[in-house]
Amino acid sequence: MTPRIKICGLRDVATAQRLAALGADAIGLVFYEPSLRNVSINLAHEIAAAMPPFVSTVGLFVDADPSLVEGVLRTVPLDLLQFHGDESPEYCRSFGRPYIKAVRVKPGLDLLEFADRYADARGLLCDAYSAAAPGGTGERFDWSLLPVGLPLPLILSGGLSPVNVTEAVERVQPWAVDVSSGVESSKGVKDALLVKQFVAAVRAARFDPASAGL
Ligand SMILES: O=C(O)c1ccccc1NCC(=O)[C@H](O)[C@H](O)COP(=O)(O)O
Repeated sequence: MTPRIKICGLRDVATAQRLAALGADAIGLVFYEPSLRNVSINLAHEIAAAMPPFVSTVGLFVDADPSLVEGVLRTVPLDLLQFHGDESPEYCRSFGRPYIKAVRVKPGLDLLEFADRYADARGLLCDAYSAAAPGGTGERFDWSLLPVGLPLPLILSGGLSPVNVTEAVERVQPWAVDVSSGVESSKGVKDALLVKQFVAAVRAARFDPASAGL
């Protein structure tokens, strides 16, 4: 067994299907207008409906008005919500759906306390902090800031690529990895070869499920 792989920021059906065939366990759809990877509800529905069984569709939101999340949920068959902004635990659980909480890691942040606040989340997605954008920046963070004993499954994110993901998995032993920029040929355009290399690099890593708290 190796860490689960989520690829974020899909924008068309054919690419999403290709990535699923290449080994993605989950795809992420961005519902955040300022992002180049933003998708409409109709397009998201087409992509989610085209996913084969056992490949999850994750909907990503950043401090969204609840009406946006509710509108998406009415139309798009999402398996999981991903909250990537400063959403409170109460907000995250208010939709009655399984969710993961993203946190932008920087020195001084108490991740154990953060994880305790979101105890009902299905996982904690640790991403790089950037003043420029809330995510999808291609920047990595200092993995030594991750504490031992996180009470939630850890999804490692931020600046991962085919080049560094083996080292990342071996050092951090996360439940899952999440990538966007590192498998793109240009901003917002996923590259099948890079995805293939990324999946192979994750699978080549020494991974002990017991270390991932499983
Ligand atoms: O992808 C975006 O454009 C985005 C915009 C705003 C918030 C989050 C966003 N993406 C979140 C993701 O899940 C990315 O995969 C994650 O931040 C890692 O991105 P990258 O460093 O580019 O691999």
